[in-house]
Amino acid sequence: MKIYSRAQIYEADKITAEKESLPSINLMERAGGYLYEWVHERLQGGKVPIKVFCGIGNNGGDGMVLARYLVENNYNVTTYVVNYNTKRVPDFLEAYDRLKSVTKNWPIVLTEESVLPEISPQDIVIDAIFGIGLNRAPQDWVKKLFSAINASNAYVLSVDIPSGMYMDRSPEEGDVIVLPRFTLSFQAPKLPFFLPATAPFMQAWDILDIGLDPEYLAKTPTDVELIGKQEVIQMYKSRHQFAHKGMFGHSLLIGGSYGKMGAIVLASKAAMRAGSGMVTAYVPQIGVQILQTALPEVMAETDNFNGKVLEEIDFQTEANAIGIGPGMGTDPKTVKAVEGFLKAQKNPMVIDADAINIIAAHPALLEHVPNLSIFTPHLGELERLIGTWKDDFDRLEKTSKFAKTHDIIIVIKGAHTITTHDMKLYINDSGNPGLATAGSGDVLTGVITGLLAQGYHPMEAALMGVYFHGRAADIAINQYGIEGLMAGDVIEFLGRAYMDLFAKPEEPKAP
Ligand SMILES: NC(=O)C1=CN([C@@H]2O[C@H](COP(=O)(O)OP(=O)(O)OC[C@H]3O[C@@H](n4cnc5c(N)ncnc54)[C@H](O)[C@@H]3O)[C@@H](O)[C@H]2O)[C@@H](O)CC1
Ligand SMILES: [K+]
Repeated sequence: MKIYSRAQIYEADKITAEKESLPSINLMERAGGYLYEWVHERLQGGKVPIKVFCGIGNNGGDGMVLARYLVENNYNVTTYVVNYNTKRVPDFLEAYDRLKSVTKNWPIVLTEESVLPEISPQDIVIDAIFGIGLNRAPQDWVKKLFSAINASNAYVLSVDIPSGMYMDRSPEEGDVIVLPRFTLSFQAPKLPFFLPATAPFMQAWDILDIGLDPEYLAKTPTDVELIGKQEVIQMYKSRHQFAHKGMFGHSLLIGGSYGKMGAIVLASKAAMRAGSGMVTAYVPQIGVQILQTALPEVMAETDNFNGKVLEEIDFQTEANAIGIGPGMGTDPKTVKAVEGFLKAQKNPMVIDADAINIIAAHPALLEHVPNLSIFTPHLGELERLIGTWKDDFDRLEKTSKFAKTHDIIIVIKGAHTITTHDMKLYINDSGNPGLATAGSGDVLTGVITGLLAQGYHPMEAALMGVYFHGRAADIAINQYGIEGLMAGDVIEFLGRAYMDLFAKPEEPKAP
């Protein structure tokens, strides 16, 4: 699903009004009408006090239209104009007049001088104060209103985006954002819904299709995309009935060290379950027995030394795809081995964990990393690789530039894992907090390597791998719970994640 920028949403707005030869207020009427339907479906005429807070831009206009419908349908409504600016926009004013024409209870205008209204836990609050147009810090009294809404314990419904949330930067010291119980966003989700500093405000949300011009939406390329089941189905290649293991590639997982063999065991097993025809693990000698005992399906190769870490990376396996890093450590001997290894590689591979740390500490090695290789850092590893950042948006910009410069793919692991290549961002839609557990990154490396070995393009392998990993965890928590989930469980549910692509009815989604 495409995620449009603010400029693209405004453009879509404009083009829709032009094409339909309708004044733009009609689009606002439509948006407000859909908001009303959503509320009415749930309240069914119930007399709960509803407090509609409207700004003086188009978001406020949407709120005014909703308020008018509520009034017309005899709901118990009080409407407020949060008069944070003298420049009330024309469509807001029109919606304001239309509301005033249907009731004697005109909206209460709030200004800096006003005493803020009492909000009780029994109220329903509609937050239509700021939409995507917020471009500077609101005045203190407006922030106080946000805080009062948040402190009230009322049920808060935000229109389009929680007020106070910016489209292009994370909250800073002193910022206040409305914390809604639910957000109804128009037409498509917005980027901040998925970023660590702002996602916690999006406890529950849905999209309202307000009928923006489908042609514009379809033909406009976006810098950001949400990757879910529909996108993964497009990439998936089914196997014909008489397939044999030689057709599905040989994965080679390189890593492991004394005390950290589990990481490479997990990665190897995950590659197998992701569908790799064969898997070999290249590990230090002390790891061979562990590996072969844990995974009879996986072959082992080892270096010619007898140490606790890899001292050489020299293998016979003719691998279709390589994943390197899990449990490998950063011993100077291993660093040397990785250096030699990288210089000999031509094909895209998966680079994880200590392999990332080694490259971060020796940036000259980047030059030897094959194009389209997939880096899978968590935030700590990413920072070592690209340096520090100011906020979530800055991190995305710096990471995509870094990936572009080196022609690599970077998978930024997190609550919403974001993959970047060629200045585009792909946000993963599966997964749950159960994945914040030891070894889950090793599993991801195995899955992506396994997909790469099966002949998927590196971008497909990265996006599908991240999706299946999250989806397997979503299905697994129905059995283990979020706290109980272990990385190994995710591997056991990978098969179900594949089956779920075409399953009807769908496996239940994570809460
Ligand atoms: N295509 C769509 O998605 C549609 C969007 N509509 C609504 O329009 C909204 C965007 O409307 P606007 O662009 O008018 O923006 P907002 O309604 O978010 O209003 C903010 C207005 O105040 C100004 N402003 C920004 N920060 C301020 C601050 N800190 N203090 C004082 N003034 C500030 C801005 O210049 C802007 O005019 C969307 O969020 C949505 O609710 C709907 O009307 C229907 C169609
Ligand atoms: K809002």
